[in-house]
Amino acid sequence: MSGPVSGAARPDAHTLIRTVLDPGSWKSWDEPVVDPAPPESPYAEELAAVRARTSYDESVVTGEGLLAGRRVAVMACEFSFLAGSIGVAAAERLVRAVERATAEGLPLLAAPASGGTRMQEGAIAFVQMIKISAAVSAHRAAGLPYIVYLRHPTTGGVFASWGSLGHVTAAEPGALIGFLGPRVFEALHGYPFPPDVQVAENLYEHGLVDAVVSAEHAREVAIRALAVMCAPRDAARLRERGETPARGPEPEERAADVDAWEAISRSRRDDRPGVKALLKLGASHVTPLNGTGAGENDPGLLLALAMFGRAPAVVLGHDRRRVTGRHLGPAGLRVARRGMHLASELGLPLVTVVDTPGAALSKAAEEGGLAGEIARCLADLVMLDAPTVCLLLGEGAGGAALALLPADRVLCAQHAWLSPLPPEGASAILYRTIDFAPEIAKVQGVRAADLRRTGVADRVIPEFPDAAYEEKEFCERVAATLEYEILGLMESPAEDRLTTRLARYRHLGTPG
Ligand SMILES: CC(C)(COP(=O)(O)OP(=O)(O)OC[C@H]1O[C@@H](n2cnc3c(N)ncnc32)[C@H](O)[C@@H]1OP(=O)(O)O)[C@@H](O)C(=O)NCCC(=O)NCCSC(=O)CC(=O)O
Repeated sequence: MSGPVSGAARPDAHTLIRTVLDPGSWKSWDEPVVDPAPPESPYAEELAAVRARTSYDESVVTGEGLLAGRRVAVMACEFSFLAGSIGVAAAERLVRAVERATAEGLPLLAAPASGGTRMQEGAIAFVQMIKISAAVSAHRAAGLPYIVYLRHPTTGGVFASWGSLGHVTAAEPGALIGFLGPRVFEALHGYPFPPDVQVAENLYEHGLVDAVVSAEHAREVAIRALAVMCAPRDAARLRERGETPARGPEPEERAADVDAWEAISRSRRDDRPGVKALLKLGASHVTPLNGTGAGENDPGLLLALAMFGRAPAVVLGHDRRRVTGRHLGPAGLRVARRGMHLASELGLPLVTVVDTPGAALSKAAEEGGLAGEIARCLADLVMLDAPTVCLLLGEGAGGAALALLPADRVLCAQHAWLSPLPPEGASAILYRTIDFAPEIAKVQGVRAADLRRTGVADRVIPEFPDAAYEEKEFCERVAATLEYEILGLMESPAEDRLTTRLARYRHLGTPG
């Protein structure tokens, strides 16, 4: 693991802004500072000295610029100014910028680097965290994207407020990022803080940040993420611009009628394309997100922002090939719920991808709240105000599969299936042996054709003859179908979608 970036290497706020924004596009929003320091106090002298030494009037700069031609608001700390610490004047500047970004409907980029609350101002500075968090929350509640780039070093009340509220969060390689500064910890406790904890790469390991990237790369991350987060949601507008889907879905009559056990066997092939292949071969502008953002991760659940043709989406899906044992734990479902929340807040369509042999069955999974997480996924997803499409892509065993199912539209690949537990398990329950799995699978109605007949699925996506033999064509076919379905859903108002969705699940198995 690399150590913290050196002080000498720290770009100042304006250098960072120049690196990230389009050349020459920066416009400051900053107004003259009203100092809270009593004139001629030691603090006023300190402020005067630091202003004379740096070209900054406060520890933060705010303004707007263009990012690949898109107007964005920016707020950044200047560490050379009292360690980028936040007092009343700095907080006021930040809050005004966030409020202006909200009023003008602009995405907001934040680049903190700070020692936290300004010690010279004490308690009144400390409580500024509240107003900054409130302003950022209002900006997010308006459905506007908030992207954070944590620079070296980010600590204290900055990390614990606007530094940790991003929809997408990246961090500078090697940056010291932590709550209590290590120097302070050592002085308080008499021994050093453990090494390699408060460092960007460790935060990534723990699902606290989405990426560890240089400033140049952070520009690319923000451009890609904003392309999805700011994509037009209005189907009528897309139509006006002539942006209707290039290609409709493949007629499902072309899907061969397959035996249940054959479908299950094919779905389990190691070379069957999964959600990763779908994103690589069928999507564009893919921004992988990492973990819950709250300290948990599960490699079995992939979360990303992506475009399917002209349709923007939050994509979350079982990534079974990345995990030994390939089973999903409660943390994975919490990652999924992060994706649902993101879609809801940004009004982005959500695509869920089901491809799991089942949930993890272990002490850790039980104690981590597996059943509760399945329940909360079901509840969150079925009530989500964003348009939702579920893709049954391969295996669909048990609650971990069901947790991602209840969408507005359910698409099912020809060899995908859905079952309360793997057919071997059903056989063990009924016959105390796994030997009758093929027969059980047949009678349980688990196949794509069965799910279509019973109304669980809306559309079968054919395979010619098996996705594993035509990975690219299959992924493009699936992506085109997703685009078609998402754009279709974007046509109807959220209330209508929810009413239709709830009626659909209310009547499954009991039509009429
Ligand atoms: C951020 C750092 C890791 C950076 O270390 P460096 O070695 O690079 O820099 P440094 O320590 O020499 O700091 C540079 C200068 O900024 C000053 N400085 C640092 N943090 C400050 C702060 N919060 N308020 C006012 N001044 C501050 C230092 O005294 C020093 O001044 P000079 O140059 O004059 O010597 C460290 O400064 C640090 O640990 N700061 C405190 C972090 C922290 O625990 N914050 C919590 C605050 S309470 C809070 O935020 C609320 C909450 O926790 O919820």
